[in-house]
Amino acid sequence: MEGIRLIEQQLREAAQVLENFLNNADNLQKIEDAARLMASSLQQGGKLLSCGNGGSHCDAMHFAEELTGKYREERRPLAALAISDPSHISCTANDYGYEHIFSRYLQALGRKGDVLLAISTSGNSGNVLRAAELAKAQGIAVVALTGKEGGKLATLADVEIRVSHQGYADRIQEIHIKVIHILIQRIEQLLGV
Ligand SMILES: O=C(CO)[C@@H](O)[C@H](O)[C@H](O)[C@H](O)COP(=O)(O)O
Ligand SMILES: [Zn+2]
Repeated sequence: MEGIRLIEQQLREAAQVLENFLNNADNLQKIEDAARLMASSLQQGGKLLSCGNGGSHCDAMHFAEELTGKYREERRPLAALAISDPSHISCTANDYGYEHIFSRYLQALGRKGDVLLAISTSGNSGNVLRAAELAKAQGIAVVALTGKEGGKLATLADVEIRVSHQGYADRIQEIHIKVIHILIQRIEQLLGV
């Protein structure tokens, strides 16, 4: 019974966080703005780069693989890359510091007109912040998926999509992945692919 109680309570909390996010109409418009920014970059020969730590690293990879690989229906592959090469990460962390792992990769491969999807539930992870700063300096637009109060990342983003949940990161990430799937669907629609 203890187990069932925990399971039900977790699912109810997740449903409530989704409901709160959905009830803020600004959030829907921000997802639309982000999708348009991304589709327009792809249309003009740009690419989508993504980064995050821990679960958000997985989300960054999930986003990119569904664009280069497949989401729901057959279509051409779309240009997206998660910053996740372990040899790059171990070298850069070892030689320059963990804060530089994403920004250095962006320096190497980011081009004006690309879009960075920066994911951080606290909005305060140093390596994600550096990536956002470098992106801006290079003419790369920043779409941020954040949580809580948005952190410093909120101030660096062109479009910030925030899950204003004060609890644990997992609840925030559960909405992030929904946003990611909707972004992909809307990008496909905008591109007509
Ligand atoms: O997935 C989870 C928690 O759900 C963790 O791995 C979590 O992503 C890590 O603690 C991250 O380092 C948190 O970073 P951030 O979201 O604050 O940028
Ligand atoms: Zn998926």
